[in-house]
Amino acid sequence: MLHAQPLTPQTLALCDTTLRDGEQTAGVAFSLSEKRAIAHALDCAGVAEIEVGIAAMGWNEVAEIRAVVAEIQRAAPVVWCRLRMNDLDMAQKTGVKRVHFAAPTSTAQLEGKLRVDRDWILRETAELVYCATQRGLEVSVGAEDASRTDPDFLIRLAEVAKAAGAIRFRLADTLGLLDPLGAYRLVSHLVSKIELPIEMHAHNDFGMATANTIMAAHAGATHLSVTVNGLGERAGNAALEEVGAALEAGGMHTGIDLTALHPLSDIVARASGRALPVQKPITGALVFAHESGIHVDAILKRADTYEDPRCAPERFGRERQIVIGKHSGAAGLCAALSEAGLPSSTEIAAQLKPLLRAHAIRTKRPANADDLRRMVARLTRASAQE
Ligand SMILES: CC(=O)SCCNC(=O)CCNC(=O)[C@H](O)C(C)(C)COP(=O)(O)OP(=O)(O)OC[C@H]1O[C@@H](n2cnc3c(N)ncnc32)[C@H](O)[C@@H]1OP(=O)(O)O
Ligand SMILES: O=C(O)CCC(=O)C(=O)O
Repeated sequence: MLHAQPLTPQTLALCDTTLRDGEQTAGVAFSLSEKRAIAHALDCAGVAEIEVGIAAMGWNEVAEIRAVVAEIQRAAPVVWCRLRMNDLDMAQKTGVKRVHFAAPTSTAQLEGKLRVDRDWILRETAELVYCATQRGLEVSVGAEDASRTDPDFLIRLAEVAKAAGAIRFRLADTLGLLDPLGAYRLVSHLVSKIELPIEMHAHNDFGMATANTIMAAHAGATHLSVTVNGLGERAGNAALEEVGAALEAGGMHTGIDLTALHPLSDIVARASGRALPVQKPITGALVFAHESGIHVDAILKRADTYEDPRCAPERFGRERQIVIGKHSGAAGLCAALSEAGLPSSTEIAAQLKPLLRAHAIRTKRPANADDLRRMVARLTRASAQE
């Protein structure tokens, strides 16, 4: 029977790939100024690494990577490559000292995409990693589609990569097929067999990228691949803000400034043209909003009744909102009436409730101070006519 152990406090490196896998989101393309702003904000937020792009896309991309890297003071920039000498040559033109080679490993990828066998992958990986290290670069290797690959081949590839000089081995759940138990089992097994540090790169096709990434950390992965707002191919990748916040809540160190996540998320939402769902954990507009009467009553008495300090708004530089709507009770209503400068009592609150519920159903939005003013005026007129 498998039990995930609580993580012992240690530092986990968050490796952001918003500018690479994030920009691979169908329909997303960043301008140079947007890339620079994202890189700067990621660096300030404290990520360990920033995958800055794919140099093999051409000379313009090489020039842009150079300009983006100039924004980065603390994080290590990384250029992504296929198993191709030309990709390495182009990566070198960026001046970046860290390159990552993605090695497809599953039968579907080998036969269907590259039309090569496993020996080809091992040979190319060895040659390219060795060549890159001889050129003074630091190299990581990724197993693309690792979750559909025979684990023994992953171990063999990691051995070859290590022997050729690689510093890390990335496991990509390229199609987002793992579940948390599967992620834990796979990473635990590989951690016990592979001598390189392991990085988890999870996709979100079944909505489990964050959970899988956390379970990979529990199983011994030291590096976690993430994107801001969970951008990325198809359903996206593990979200930086979710992974960072969850690890920190669990007592892990990520080096992330939690108060930087909301502004960072906003920059990426604008640049990607992908508005953030209001309920997106940590950064969504309404994730620190409370409406239900029982919750609001309790929170006004003591905040930790429904806001644990590990996930309280101030931890992320954000503010709590009390929303007045269909489920409001007397305590929340009285507070809102006082704040709006209106007469406030439990009797008034009781009279307001039916009006408020009708308003919420009709307008599909919370009531603001003007709405409350109108409702109180209506009650006053009605009682004057009695
Ligand atoms: C899982 C992932 O996220 S992988 C990263 C995916 N990211 C991207 O594709 C974004 C950027 N890509 C591009 O701009 C282009 O695809 C380029 C510049 C890389 C290549 O463009 P093109 O030369 O026009 O090739 P095209 O995109 O049609 O096909 C990809 C080629 O790369 C090959 N390839 C794919 N992955 C790998 C790999 N890891 N190692 C070696 N070759 C690879 C394919 O087999 C194909 O080669 P072929 O043309 O000889 O059949
Ligand atoms: O970088 C890698 O190693 C894998 C590429 C990737 O983004 C993926 O497989 O999802």
